[in-house]
Amino acid sequence: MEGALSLLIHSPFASTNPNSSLSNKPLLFSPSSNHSILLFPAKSFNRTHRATSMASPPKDERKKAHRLNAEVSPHRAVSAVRLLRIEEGGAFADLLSEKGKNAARNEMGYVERTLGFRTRDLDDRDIRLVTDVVGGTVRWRRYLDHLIMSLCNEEKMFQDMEPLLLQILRIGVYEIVKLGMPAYAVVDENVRLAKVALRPGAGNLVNGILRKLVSLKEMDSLPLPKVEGDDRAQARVLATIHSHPVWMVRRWTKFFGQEEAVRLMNWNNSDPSFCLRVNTGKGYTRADLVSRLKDLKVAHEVSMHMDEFIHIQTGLQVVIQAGLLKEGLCSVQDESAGMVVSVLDPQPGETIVDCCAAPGGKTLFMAARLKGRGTIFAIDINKGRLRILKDTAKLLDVNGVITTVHADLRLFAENDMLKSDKVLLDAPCSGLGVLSKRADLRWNRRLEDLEHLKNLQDELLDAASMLVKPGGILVYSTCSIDPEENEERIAAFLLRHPEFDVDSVEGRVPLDFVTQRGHFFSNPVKHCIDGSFAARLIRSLDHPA
Ligand SMILES: C[S@@+](CC[C@H](N)C(=O)[O-])C[C@H]1O[C@@H](n2cnc3c(N)ncnc32)[C@H](O)[C@@H]1O
Repeated sequence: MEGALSLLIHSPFASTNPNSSLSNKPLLFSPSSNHSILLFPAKSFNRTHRATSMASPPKDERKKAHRLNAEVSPHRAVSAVRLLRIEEGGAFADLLSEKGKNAARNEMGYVERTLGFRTRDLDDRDIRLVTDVVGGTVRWRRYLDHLIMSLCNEEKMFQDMEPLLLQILRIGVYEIVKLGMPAYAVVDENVRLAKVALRPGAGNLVNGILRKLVSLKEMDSLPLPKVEGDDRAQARVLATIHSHPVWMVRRWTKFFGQEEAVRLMNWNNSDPSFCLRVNTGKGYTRADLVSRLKDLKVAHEVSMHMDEFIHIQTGLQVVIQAGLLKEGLCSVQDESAGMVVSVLDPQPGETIVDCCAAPGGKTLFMAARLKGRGTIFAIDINKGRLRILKDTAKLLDVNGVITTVHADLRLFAENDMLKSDKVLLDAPCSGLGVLSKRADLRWNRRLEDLEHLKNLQDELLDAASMLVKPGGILVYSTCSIDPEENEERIAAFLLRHPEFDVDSVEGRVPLDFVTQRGHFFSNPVKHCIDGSFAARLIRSLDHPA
């Protein structure tokens, strides 16, 4: 059932490497990444090779039982090791909670082997802290590194810093500057961790840097660069202050203007909120979910836009631990993903092809809307992710209307005679609309990815269009806010395919989400949900498929 659980908490996100099975790893607060992580934008920042040696202890080390150190703060020790793992390319995953006790034991064993001592077990508060500290430290990394580098006596000292020491410093700086935790306690705790995990000299260095930081913070004079100079220089400064890659800042400034780009970065840096979708396919109603949330004392708000959805700002962990996902009562799904399904508007009895279906967030919602009548062919190139879809469909009792197909859509469309009423292409994309939930994604993405993705999106659109019957509907969607992955792909498609026209989404989603061209677009800054896009196209009746 682990796979099912991971799907339920998944906010669908693009995969550029569809064959990777890493993407199946279940996550608690963010979808998994199947990309290697490029942590530092600049070459001189790359210390992955040293992180690897730190985080992968030699084989004989693994057998040793290590002494307990009850003095070291467990959430910091676990956070530091988890950050090392992320830096060396591990999935941005909260392994502690979602797989139960075994995963927690495994992770604590890993921490022990990496640090050379044991900490006491984590309690619930520690687990929450690990999640906050790791997510925040990853998100704010560029900004934290700027502060640390400014406080080092010389740049080389920063560049040569060993990976574990750097993680401990990042944690300390994040806790002081962003979490506002009691400064001197943070200094003491991180100094102790550095001394025990590394050596006394490392503790002294942490002490020196963090104390300097505390006094600068108290004087309200943290070393921050000024936004000045030409566009490029301003983008670099904004990228540091708001902790994003420079290329994203430049791109968003070009498309949306500097003010909007800053608002977007603020949104990406804010704590993510989540939506639950009640599983009507199993006969549950939103009232059932509301009543369970009340029992669990989880603050919630019903969606104004979609009958099946409920917002929760905090408390996702409580929902998971109470078993609401495992029972099949609800899934974690953003309202923006729900609205894409509304754009397609599945009706009982229809034949639908979901071209890039796994891990199934939208397939399962569409299946619930079919009310037991009709068929969804759920195609995906990734077998592992497709298996998750299958398992979850069973859990949610909607498997009767779903047929999974493991295939490359491009080959499938060429060889198959299937012509259906409606086709959804939820394309692999940059995921730039979901950066608030995906703390690590901003560092994984490169500008060059966009070119590759755009080509793939065009090819998949061409293939998907072959499966639409005359008079049928094709919906193209992404979880990106980038115009080149969205409107531009549709405009290019319409030039290649005069047999398709735009069918406005007006009336299918609230007016506030309808663009001038009749597409659906959710803007994270404006709508406070994930950014996503969908275009609804209709195939003319007189063009045979
Ligand atoms: C954005 S994700 C889909 C998310 C899914 N619709 C959901 O709501 O959960 C994109 C999917 O496209 C799949 N994919 C990528 N290239 C593909 C291809 N050539 N044929 C079929 N699937 C492909 C990936 O494996 C990935 O699961």
